[in-house]
Amino acid sequence: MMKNIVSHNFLPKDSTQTMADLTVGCFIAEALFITGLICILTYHLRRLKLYIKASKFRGPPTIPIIGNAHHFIGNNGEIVQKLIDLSDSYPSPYRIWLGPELLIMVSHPEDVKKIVGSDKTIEKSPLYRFFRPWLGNGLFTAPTAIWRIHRKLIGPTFNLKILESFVSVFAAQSSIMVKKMETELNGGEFVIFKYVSLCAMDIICETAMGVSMGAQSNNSGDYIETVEKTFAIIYQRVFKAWLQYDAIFYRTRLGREQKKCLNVLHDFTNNVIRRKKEALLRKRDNRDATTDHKYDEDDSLPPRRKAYLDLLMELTDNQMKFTDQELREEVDTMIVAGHDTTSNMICSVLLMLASHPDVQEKAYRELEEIYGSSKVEERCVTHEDLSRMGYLERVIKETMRVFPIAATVSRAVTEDFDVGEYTLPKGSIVGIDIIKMHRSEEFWPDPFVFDPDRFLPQEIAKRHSCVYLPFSAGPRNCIGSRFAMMEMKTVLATILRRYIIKKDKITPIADIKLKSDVILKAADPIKLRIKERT
Ligand code: HEM
Repeated sequence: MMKNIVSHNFLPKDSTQTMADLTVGCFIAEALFITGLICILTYHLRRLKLYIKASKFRGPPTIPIIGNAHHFIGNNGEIVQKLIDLSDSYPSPYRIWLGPELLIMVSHPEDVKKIVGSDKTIEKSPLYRFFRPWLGNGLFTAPTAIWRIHRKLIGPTFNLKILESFVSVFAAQSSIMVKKMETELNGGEFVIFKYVSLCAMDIICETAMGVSMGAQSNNSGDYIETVEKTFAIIYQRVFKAWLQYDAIFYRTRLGREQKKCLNVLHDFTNNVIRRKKEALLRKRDNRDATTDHKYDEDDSLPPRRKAYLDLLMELTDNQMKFTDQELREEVDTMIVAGHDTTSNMICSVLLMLASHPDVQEKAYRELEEIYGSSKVEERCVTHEDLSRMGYLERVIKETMRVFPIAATVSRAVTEDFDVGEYTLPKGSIVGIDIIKMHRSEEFWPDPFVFDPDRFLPQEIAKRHSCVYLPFSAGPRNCIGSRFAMMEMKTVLATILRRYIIKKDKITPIADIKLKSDVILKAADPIKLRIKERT
C-alpha cells in the first residue's frame, strides 16, 4: 500500500522523498519493536525457571511488569508499615516481586540460621547497588571477593584492646554533650537527636579515624542532615521499581538531589582523610626533628593492634592492599555505619527510659552503685565500669528488639538453596525479616511490653539464637557491634547520671509510628525533656 502511493508520479518530488523517508522510518521502528520483543522474550525465557520456582511461594497478587511495586507507593513510613502488614498476612516464607526482583521474606529462626551461615547467600542483594554511588565497595556493599579480603584486614582494628582504649573518648565526648544540653534544662521538649548525633560523629572520627572533627563544638550538622536525606532517597529507590533504572532515576528530582548530597558526603570524608594525612606528616616531621627517635604509640604498635584509619593508611601507603579510592570508600562506610546507627539507637533508648520511669530509676540505681554521688566531671566512665552496667545493657537490648536499626537485611541467592521444606531459587533475593521476629508473639510473650529482663541469661538460654538479630549474624554481621554497645552504654550512663529524662505524652510502643530511611526509627523526631538530677 505504502509503495503504491509512493509510486504515483503525480506526487511532487519532495513528497515522494518524504514518503520514502516514512517507509524507512516505519521499517526501523518495526525492526526496533521486533528486536525489543525478542530481547524481552529471551529475558523472560531465561528467567522461566525463576518464575516457576517463585510460583511455589505464597505472596500478594501481582501486576504484570511491576509485580507488587504498587504496594510501596508512598513515603518511607508507609513502606515500612506495608512490609509489616505483608509479614502479618503471609506466613514465612512469602514472596514479593519488586519489579523484576524476586524477594523472599523469611522469619523462621531455624531457616534464618541456615541463610546467614551459608556461602550461597553471603553476597549482598542487588538492592544494595543503590548505595554504591556513595559507599562504592566498602565493607557494607562490597562483592564477596573484595569483602573477604577487606574484612580480614579490618577485623583486627575492632579487637577488645583497641575498643577499651576508645572508652575515654566515648566518655569525654559524652561529657561535652551533657554540658551542651544544659541549655534545654527545665525547658520544654526538644529533639534529642541533634545532640546525640553530633556526639556520635565526634566519637567515630576521633576513635576509628583518629581525627578530631569538633562537630559538637562547631555545631556542624550538615553532614548528618545529608546522610539522613541520602538514606531516605536510597530507601525510596529500593521499593519504587521505576526508580531502580539509572536512566529514569537521574532524571528525577530525587536523582538530582542525591547527586548534590553525594558531593557533600564525599567532601566530608575527603576532608577527614586529608586531615589524617597532614597529622601523620606532622608526626613524621616531629620525629625526624628529634635525635632520640621517640616513636609515637601508633607506630610502635604491630598491625593487628592499629586503629582503623591508621591501618588503612599504612596499607594504602605501601600500595599493598588498598587504593586511594578503596580507602575513601571504606572511610565513607565506617563513618556512616559508625555514627547514624548508634545515635538513632541511643535516642530510642532514651525514649524508652522516658516512657518507663521505673526502668529509668532502676538503671540509675545501678549507676549510683558504681559512681555514688560523684559528678560526671569528677569521675567519668571507664571501660572497667561497663561490665557493671548489666541492667543498662539489658535496656539497650530490649530497645533494639522493639526498634531494630535494620528492619530487614537482604542477600542474593547465588545458587539454588534448600532451606528445610522449600528451595530459595538462584537469582532471587532473600530478606531476613528481623522486625517480624523481634515483635512476634511466638517468641516474645506480650511483645509490645518493654521488659529488659527478657535478656537475663536464663531467658536468653530459652530462645533460639537467631530469633534476635539486631546486628545481623554470620560472617556478614555487624563488625562494630562491640564498639556500638560500649559507646551506647557510655553515652547513656553519662546522660542518666546527670539528668532525668521525661516525656510529656507517652505513646505505647505498638502505636509508635515507624519509618525507615534505611535505618528504622520513629516516624516523628523523638522529643524529650530533661530535668537536673539532684
Ligand atoms: C546500634 C548500633 C548498630 C547496629 C544496630 C548495627 C547493625 C548492623 C547490621 C544489622 C548490619 C548488617 C547489615 C546488612 O547485612 O545489611 C551491620 C553491618 C555493619 N556495621 Fe553495624 N550496627 C551498629 C553499629 C555499628 C558501628 C558503631 C559500626 C562501626 C564502628 C558499624 C559498622 C558496620 C559495618 C562496617 C557493617 C558491614 C559489615 C560487613 O558487611 O562486613 N556498625 N550493622
